[in-house]
Amino acid sequence: MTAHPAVIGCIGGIDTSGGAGLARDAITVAGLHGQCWQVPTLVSQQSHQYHHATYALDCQVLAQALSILVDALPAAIKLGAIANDAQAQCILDQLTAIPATVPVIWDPVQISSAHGRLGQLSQSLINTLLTRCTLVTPNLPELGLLSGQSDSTLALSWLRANGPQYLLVKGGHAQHAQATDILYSPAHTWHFAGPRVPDIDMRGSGCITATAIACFMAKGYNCEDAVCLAKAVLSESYHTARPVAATQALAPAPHWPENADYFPVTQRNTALASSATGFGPLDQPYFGLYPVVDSIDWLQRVLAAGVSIAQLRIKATNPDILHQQVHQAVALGRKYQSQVFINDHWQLAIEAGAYGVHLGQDDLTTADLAAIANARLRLGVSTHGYAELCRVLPLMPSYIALGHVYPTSTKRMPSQPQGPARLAAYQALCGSIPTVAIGGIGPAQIPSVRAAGVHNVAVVSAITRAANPPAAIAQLQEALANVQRA
Ligand SMILES: Cc1ncc(COP(=O)(O)OP(=O)(O)O)c(N)n1
Ligand SMILES: Cc1nc(C(=O)O)sc1CCOP(=O)(O)O
Ligand SMILES: [Mg+2]
Repeated sequence: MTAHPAVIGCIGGIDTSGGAGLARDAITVAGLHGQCWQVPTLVSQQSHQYHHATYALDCQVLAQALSILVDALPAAIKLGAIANDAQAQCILDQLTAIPATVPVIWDPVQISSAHGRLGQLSQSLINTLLTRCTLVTPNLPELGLLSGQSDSTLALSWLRANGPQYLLVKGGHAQHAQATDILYSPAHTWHFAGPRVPDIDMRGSGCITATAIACFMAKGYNCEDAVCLAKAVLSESYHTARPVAATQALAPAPHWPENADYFPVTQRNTALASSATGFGPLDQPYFGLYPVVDSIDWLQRVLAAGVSIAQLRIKATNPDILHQQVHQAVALGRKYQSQVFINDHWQLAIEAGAYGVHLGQDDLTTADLAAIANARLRLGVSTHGYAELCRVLPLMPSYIALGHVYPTSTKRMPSQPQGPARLAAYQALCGSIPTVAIGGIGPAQIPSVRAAGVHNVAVVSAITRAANPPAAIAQLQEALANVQRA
């Protein structure tokens, strides 16, 4: 029996042409394996090119229809066009009946893509509605309408100060070669860039984006990963849309995004320095067991057990001792002819002539990637989801770590465990770049990691907290050999 699809609640306008609004929302939800209910706020009489009239639903009828909120509690809500203040207040009142944890994604459309006005909200109702939203997704003109500021810099700072936790400013209206959407989150500013498809005026692109984000958040993706996936959906929609009128095009129903060509290139806060020379390839791209250890003593023990790759991961220590340990690690790697990576300390790794360095997402911002590439060191990087993965794929690192797959007690993780299904999806996006799974992996998890298409596993506690570490290494090697044979 298959799991129940996630329920998305869609509240917005009916576009009589079917290009946008609730019809587009329903097509999007169905394509992304969800199920939706729909509550209309208005009927917008329009063709693909022309908007004729808007008829707002009576608030009493709207309130009645919104009782579906408790009858079929949604996993996420997508809000679209709202005709007037009374409707906005009615929606707000009804939303109090459901847990505050249900994400609300508002596409604040007030002008349709067939060029007609759908609604008019006062600043005070906009402000109140924003307090119940998790994410609001204005394009550049809507940024001004939402904030009441015509200057886009002022509009942006107003929305960041007064808006919801997440703000996605869509760049579709800007005339650049890349269509870049910018997500302002509490921790970071993410850029999602995809090639602009020239000469296509696709109907319902805002509906597709916000509804797809709602679908992905309903399935438990965090906001940046949901936006990344939605951008891939939108990009594929643009590439497969068919003309329906003079300049207008309609996208087919989307499907779950898997094609790497449609995923955006992401940037977190600042652009990463791209390296002219690239990073050295691994000598053994199928390296199997990858112990990650925190001392020279442990490194010696795992290398003596015959692993072809290992990592020295030392967090806090005196700089002189660290210097000595990194040099010792490099010497041990040479002695055992093993690929020894140094975690974090990239300057020391370059100085000591290490085989490679492993960097996390935060380290990537501060490390001199060109210096690492020029020194011909290999580079391994950590990722924890789509947005981070799309940030590092253009670097073509020597390997990409996909974590954390299962719950781990070795490190306090800010993200949720990914699980083997997501692991398979990330693996597919990595193409020819070697990958390694990390987080909560022992012999019992190796078959599902391999079934996800990942050949290599990085482990900490399965070795360092084992009662008999040499036996644990042998057991892990045996489990890997069994799945490679199968
Ligand atoms: C193989 C591998 N994968 C992931 C990590 C984690 O690296 P990072 O995100 O930099 O976190 P710290 O290890 O520095 O805490 C890793 N070390 N190795
Ligand atoms: C150091 C580390 N990095 C992770 C990531 O996901 O980036 S998970 C992790 C800890 C892995 O330890 P164990 O094998 O004991 O679960
Ligand atoms: Mg690190």
